[in-house]
Amino acid sequence: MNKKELAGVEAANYVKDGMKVGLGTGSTVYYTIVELGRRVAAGLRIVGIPTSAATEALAKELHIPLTTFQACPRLDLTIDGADAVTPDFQLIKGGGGALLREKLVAAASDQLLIVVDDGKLYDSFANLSIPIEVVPFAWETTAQRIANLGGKWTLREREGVPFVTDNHNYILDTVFDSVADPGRLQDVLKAITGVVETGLFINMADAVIVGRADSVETLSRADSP
Ligand SMILES: O=C(CO)[C@H](O)[C@H](O)COP(=O)(O)O
Repeated sequence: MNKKELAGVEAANYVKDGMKVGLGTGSTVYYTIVELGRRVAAGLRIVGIPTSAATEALAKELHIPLTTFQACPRLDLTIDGADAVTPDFQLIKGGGGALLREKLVAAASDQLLIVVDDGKLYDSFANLSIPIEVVPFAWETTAQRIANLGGKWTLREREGVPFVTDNHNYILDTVFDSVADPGRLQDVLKAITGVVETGLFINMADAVIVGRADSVETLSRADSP
């Protein structure tokens, strides 16, 4: 198994019969969802809420029963990937563009379990790309306000046109030379009119499963100093 697969498959062990599960987005949690599909076929009873149209399609293909927030306002556990993880369990997410739904689903969950390979572990978010989801209308003025804070942004594109999220917004991939306090940066960015959400997931992750070359390690926030 590759590193992503090791982490992704291990995460499926945390899903117990009867659970309501948030299903993340990306190439690592893909392996979790495939493993859950296998277990559902073998009799595991769960319901899921997907964090993106892509994950919804995958879950349907695997016959994982899905539910809605109307039927199920709280979830037991969400499993998702991340682009960067610091030692104090802060995250950057949104590399796949699903950050808004991912944050909504994570916020509605009792536990957030993150699956990554060991290349996603960083000491700080300085010089890393932080996705910021913005309203398309007047996005240039929103971008200017982000630049005024020192953010070097790039409008995410796909095939030469702006990438549009599942929620019909744009993404500004933004780098800051220094991120001394990610929580403060999140608050300042969210206060800008036109910013819908950021990929900074502050104090949300409860545990991180890290896939390494030949092993898998589970780091738990409860155990950290
Ligand atoms: O936040 C995400 C999508 O919006 C993904 O979870 C994140 O980009 C990690 O993806 P991958 O496991 O493919 O590296």
